[in-house]
Amino acid sequence: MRIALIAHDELKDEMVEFVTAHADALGECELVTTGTTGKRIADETGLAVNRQASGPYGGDLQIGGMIADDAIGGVVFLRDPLTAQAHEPDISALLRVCDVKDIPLATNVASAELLVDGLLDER
Ligand SMILES: O=C(CO)COP(=O)(O)O
Repeated sequence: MRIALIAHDELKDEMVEFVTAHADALGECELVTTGTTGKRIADETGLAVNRQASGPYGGDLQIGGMIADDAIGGVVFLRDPLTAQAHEPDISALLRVCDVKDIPLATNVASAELLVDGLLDER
């Protein structure tokens, strides 16, 4: 299973904590990330990641393209709801294509826990 992991700057610590807590399960998946999120995950958890561009430089769109190609099974996108992002249109496109393709999408840690549990149950 290929899982996308993305976090805005204010949520990157939470993402690293989340991945660390689920390292066994996520380690069996192929992890696709945006640039800076992936660097943090790789450096701090030791898990291998397939890093795309940084979000503001097209990484969200690259992952959105993979979703359109049916190449991603689930997305954890820890969005910062309190900070405006210059690349908001890219973020909206990524969220939209998840809905278009009916791909599980978690935008906070509580739902990310359910997503990982649910996807693991299916395996
Ligand atoms: O901006 C992002 C998602 O919209 C995340 O990008 P980075 O992981 O490169 O910080």
